[in-house]
Formats: sequence, structure tokens, C-alpha cells
Amino acid sequence: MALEAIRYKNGNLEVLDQLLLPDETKYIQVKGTKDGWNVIKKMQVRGAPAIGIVGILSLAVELHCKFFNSLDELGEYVTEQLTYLVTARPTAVNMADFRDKLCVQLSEWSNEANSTVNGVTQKMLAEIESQLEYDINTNKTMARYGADHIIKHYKGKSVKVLTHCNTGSLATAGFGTALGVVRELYSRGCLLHCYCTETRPYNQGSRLTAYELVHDKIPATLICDSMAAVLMKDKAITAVVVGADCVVANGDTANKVGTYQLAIISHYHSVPFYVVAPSTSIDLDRDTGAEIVIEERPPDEMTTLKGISIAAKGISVWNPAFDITPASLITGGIVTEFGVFKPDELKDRLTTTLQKKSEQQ
Ligand SMILES: CSC[C@@H](O)[C@@H](O)C(=O)COP(=O)(O)O
Repeated sequence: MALEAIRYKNGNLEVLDQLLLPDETKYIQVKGTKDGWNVIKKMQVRGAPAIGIVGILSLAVELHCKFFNSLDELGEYVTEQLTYLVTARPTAVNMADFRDKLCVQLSEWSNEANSTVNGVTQKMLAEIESQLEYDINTNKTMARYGADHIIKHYKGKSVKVLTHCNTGSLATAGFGTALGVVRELYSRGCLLHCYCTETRPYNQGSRLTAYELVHDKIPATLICDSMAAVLMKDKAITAVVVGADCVVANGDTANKVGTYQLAIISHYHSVPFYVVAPSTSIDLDRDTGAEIVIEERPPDEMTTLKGISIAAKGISVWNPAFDITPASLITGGIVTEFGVFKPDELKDRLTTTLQKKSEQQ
């Protein structure tokens, strides 16, 4: 059975508490945007696409039962709640992308002749609720593009990949971004081995990615983050595949802290480095990575493990949750649902594709 991080039906939303994994499988009910904000902030749900989807679904929960007197009141409430949800975690761009797109749609629907509060609410709900399926389909398309590219350009049928953080079913609506590529390689019989990093300080690799790999019976090995260089030296890694919290116009990419050092050592060892990111994680309005806000997390996420202190008391701590990998180190390419692009062609190719798509609608 596929892992399900997000369960939603008719205004009922539950998320798998990822802080308890891999030991315990427990779902939390999300009763509205306040709960949505809290589960995102506490990282009970995490991963850029999952953050965005849980955020908007928490609004859908409210839209199912709330009453609005006018279109203005509906518009004001929706805009306010979406903006509030963006503040839970600042680096992952997906929630902000949903806010921007939904606000534009809301105002278009409201301005249509004969629009009603109920009619616009139903359209909004349909749009939000379609995102679960849309994200899974997007992930499967990226997985095919990514696997094709790796097989075509590198070692054909005996691929060994290294991945970082968790980018799988738990970080998305299902299947995953970078881990989706790993799943696709495995299902084609082309994956010899997947290595996953522990991903300190919050261990998304050892707790979540390892859990998904074991669940799917994919041949895999866990390494500490500090072992990545020697892994590349000794184990003939074919490619590194990672996800993204935000890719900007020049291809600079924010992802889980530690990604940047992996990109540097990949470059040193001539291992192609891929970022797998849906267009909802790409922000073409920002030119370079310098414009990305990096979230800093509380010190105890680094100094304690399940409440037990693992660092000298009194030491000061710097805990950035993400780092920026410069476009020049993304040597394999940026895998999107529209194809695999070199960082320097991302902006033009994506702009053209999105323009064509909107003309066809
Ligand atoms: C498909 S998930 C891509 C990224 O969101 C992922 O690599 C990552 O950095 C997650 O960070 P997290 O802090 O666990 O939300």
C-alpha cells in the first residue's frame, strides 16, 4: 500500500504526524487554517509540496462549513487566511505560489457576471481539492523525465544514486520528487542502489526517506551526511538527486541544509547533480538565490534528540534549515514536469511552456 501523508475527503483533513515516524503511525485531524499553520510550523507535515497542499486543504476544511454574507467578505477571508498560512514556513515557495494563483482566480470568478458566494466557494473548493491528484501526476511525469535523462546520459542499467532529506510520498501528495525519480529507476529495473543521507539536524533522511525505501523494498543504504565525499570516491555514484524548496530564475536552488555541500563534492567528483522540482516550487520573479529567505529553526532541534540533550549545555547554535546551491553546480539539470532543463535555460523554457499552457486553457 502507498504511503499516505495527507488524507482528505469532503472537508475532512488528516495528516500523518511525521515527527513520530518511523516508530508510530498516527494521523492528526486538521480542523482549519490555525491547525494547518500549526502542523506545518511544527513540521508534523513538511516538504515544500506537502506544505502547500496541507495549507490550502486546511482552508478547504473551513470553506466547507463557513458562511459568508458577500463575495467581498469571502474574498477578504480567503486572502487573509492564505497569507497567514504562508508565514508558517518562509522558504518553501509552494504555499505562496498557491496563494498568488488562488487569489487571482478568486477575483476573476467573483467578477464574472451573475457570480454568487456559493458558486465562487464551490469553484474554489474544486480547484483546491484537485491539487492532490495534480501533484501526484506531476511527480510521476517528473520521475519519467528524470529517469530517462539519467539512463540516457549516464550508466544505463546500473544506476547508483545519492539523495538528501526526504522528497518522497511524505513530502508531497504522493510518489515524490527526487525520490519519485528513484522509484521510477527502480521500477524500470535500472536502479542498482540508492544511498540516502541521515540529513542532520532533523533526520528526515534516516527517519523518513529510509522508511519509504524500506517500505518499497528498494535496495538502499543510509549514510551520515559527513560520509558523502568518501561515498562518491569509493562507490561510483551515477547521480545525485535532490528536491527543492525554491528554485529561482537563474536556477539557484534552496533545499535542505547540506544540499550545497553535496553539490560541491559532486562537482569535485564529476557526479551529475540533479534538482527535481515541480513548477510550483519555481519562482521566476526572483532573479538569484540571494533573494530567498532562509528559515532558521530553534536550537533544540540540533541539541536534543527525542528530548535527550546531545550537546554541551551553554553552547550557542546556528540552525539554518536550508542552503542555496548555486546554479553552476546543478550539472545534471533541473527536472520539472515539462522536461529537464539546464539552469541557464530554465527561465525561457518554463516561461514559454507556461504561456502555451495558459493559452490552451
Ligand atoms: C519534495 S520535497 C523538497 C524539499 O522540500 C525537501 O528536500 C526539503 O528540503 C524539506 O525540508 P523540510 O524542512 O523537511 O520541510
